[in-house]
Amino acid sequence: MKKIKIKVPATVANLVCGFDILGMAIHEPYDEMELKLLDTPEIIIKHEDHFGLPEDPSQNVAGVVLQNIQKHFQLTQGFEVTIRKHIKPGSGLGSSAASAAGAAFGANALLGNSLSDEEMIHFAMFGEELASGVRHADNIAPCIYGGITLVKSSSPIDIIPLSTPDLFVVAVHPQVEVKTSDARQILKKNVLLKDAVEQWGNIAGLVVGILKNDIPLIGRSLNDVIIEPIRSILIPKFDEVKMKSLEAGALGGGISGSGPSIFMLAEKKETAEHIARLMKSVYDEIEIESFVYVSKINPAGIEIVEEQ
Ligand SMILES: Nc1ncnc2c1ncn2[C@@H]1O[C@H](COP(=O)(O)OP(=O)(O)OP(=O)(O)O)[C@@H](O)[C@H]1O
Ligand SMILES: N[C@@H](CCO)C(=O)O
Repeated sequence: MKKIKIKVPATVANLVCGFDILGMAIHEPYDEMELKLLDTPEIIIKHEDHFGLPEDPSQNVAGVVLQNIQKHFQLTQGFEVTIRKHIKPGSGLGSSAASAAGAAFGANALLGNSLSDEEMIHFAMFGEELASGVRHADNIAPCIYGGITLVKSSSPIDIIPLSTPDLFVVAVHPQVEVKTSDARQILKKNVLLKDAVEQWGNIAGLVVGILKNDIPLIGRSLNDVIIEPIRSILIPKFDEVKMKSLEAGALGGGISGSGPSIFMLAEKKETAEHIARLMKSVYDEIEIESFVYVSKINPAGIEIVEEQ
């Protein structure tokens, strides 16, 4: 095979209480990527979108992933990657992870599928390191595995795929940029033991709720006493969006990844669509443009569209 076209989904990292360890893939939005194997060793990055992302491979997350694969396997071949990005960079919807995971997945397919899922995650994390300064796998893992994943450990890589509850996901992306690197820098380095105990209870409750498909347990576990109180100040109208969504019947939700997107889970489509309208109206009132996605959890992750 010389060429592959893939659809790479957006992801919601943290799932409120599981900072750096929980994440889920969603159906909308998604990036389109095409990777070609070259006979010569260059790595060429092309963007068919308007985000102005770097095309220098060492500055693009897809590029650094491919450089690391090339170096590790001492390849004489190179790659050409064309990215049509729909997941806005800095949105908190896993834009950098999509390019990183897509590059690892595409290269693996072009090289005969010799990498394990863990190896793809290993290489994709070089992209996250470029974007945020940290090798975290909570966006990459659900992109590659699909559904909801638990990063039991990122060194050594130990990923536990959980199940996929039949829930709607509503995400609003207000057009303010929050870089993951900045949103990490403001976090406290130490936490109080009483807060850690509460957070452990929420994470355990959420994982059990997902595995047992216990929807009320999922809802009452979606609480974050450590990260959200600090990061939410970076997101205009966060408290109002959350309060109105919960009043409208959301199971729960919070900051998507490092923000500024906010996500909510809902059992019914009508509830999800109502929450979407409420979210948009909050930002319309203060004249901040926003995009709203009503989606579902994506059990498949990256999808192959065409291979030659
Ligand atoms: N191919 C790429 N796709 C997206 N971002 C890229 C890419 N290459 C380099 N970047 C850089 O990565 C940064 C965006 O990553 P960041 O992690 O901040 O946002 P995000 O992926 O939307 O957020 P989150 O990880 O919270 O979901 C920007 O500085 C952008 O220039
Ligand atoms: N877990 C990461 C996800 C964002 O990429 C964070 O919250 O910083």
